[in-house]
Amino acid sequence: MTADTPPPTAAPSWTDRLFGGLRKTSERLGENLSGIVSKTRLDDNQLDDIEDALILSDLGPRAAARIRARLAEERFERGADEQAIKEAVAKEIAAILRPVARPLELTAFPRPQVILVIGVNGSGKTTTIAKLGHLFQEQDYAVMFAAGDTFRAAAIGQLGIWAERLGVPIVKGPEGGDPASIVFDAVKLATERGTDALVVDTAGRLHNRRELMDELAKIRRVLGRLNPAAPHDVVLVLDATNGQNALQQIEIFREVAGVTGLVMTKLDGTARGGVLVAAAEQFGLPIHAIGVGEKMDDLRPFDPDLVARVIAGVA
Ligand SMILES: Nc1nc2c(ncn2[C@@H]2O[C@H](COP(=O)(O)OP(=O)(O)OP(=O)(O)O)[C@@H](O)[C@H]2O)c(=O)[nH]1
Repeated sequence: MTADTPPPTAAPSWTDRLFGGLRKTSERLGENLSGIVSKTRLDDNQLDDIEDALILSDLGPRAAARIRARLAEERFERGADEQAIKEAVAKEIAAILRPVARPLELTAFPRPQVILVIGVNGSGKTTTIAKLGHLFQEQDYAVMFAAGDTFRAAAIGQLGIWAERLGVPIVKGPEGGDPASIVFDAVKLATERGTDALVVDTAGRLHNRRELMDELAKIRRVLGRLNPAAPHDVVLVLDATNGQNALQQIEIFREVAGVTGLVMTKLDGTARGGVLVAAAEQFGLPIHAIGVGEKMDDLRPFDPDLVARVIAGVA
């Protein structure tokens, strides 16, 4: 390289992108915690202020109370500046997130591992399926998609576009077709081909719980005939911009679909990322990954310590 050749611009690392994506969330809690400085040990009013700041930042009353209680034990005998308080909050958030951080690993034998992906329309389900496919491909796994959301032609089309882009085979049927029969065909084909992961899209008709429940129950019955262990995963995709509504969705889908893990998307477009902590505290369901953008690489396994620091606003 000659002296006047400009240095190659390094692509921002995932950590940078995560900080960038979660900037709004990070600023929200940072702002809410700002000004809480103590020259002596934290008093009850200051602890109340911290608890309020956490609730205002969507961490939910349970997590907020838990963090308050831990800080009350610590008390910072010699006083605390804003940074020390944020560090302590980050530590407590990490303690809540660590037990639920679990990447989606392909461990099922015989193959394929069948992953049902559920969630309301617009939550980022289709994009997440594509991103998961990409993550698996990066690990040299063979992936297949099944277009089980036959309710809307657009959903089938969109998944088809992603499948083509990624070079992932897709099993699909006509709009209005029977999702269970598509899933049946897909499992058969994936078994014959030795595919590692079969990722199944489903319809997100939350407003009609009965239909959704019947449809998922039928998919489960059909799957069970081919492989009693399937589906191995039932992954609920949630849109973080929905804030506390996302928690209600977990409640409902857990009841109708037996959710085994979560993916939280759109954390880049919202200050409401604290809802991740509320979800972890309230439900204890595994969080597999988070989405911080629309690109293929914008879904990464969930790193609890890093995310805790970003949410608490400590870089
Ligand atoms: N900013 C951002 N946008 C996202 C993310 N994940 C998905 N999206 C966008 O959200 C929109 C909805 O995503 P889809 O994947 O189509 O959502 P869906 O749940 O399948 O919705 P339907 O196709 O309507 O069923 C799209 O414009 C995506 O590009 C994310 O992590 N960040």
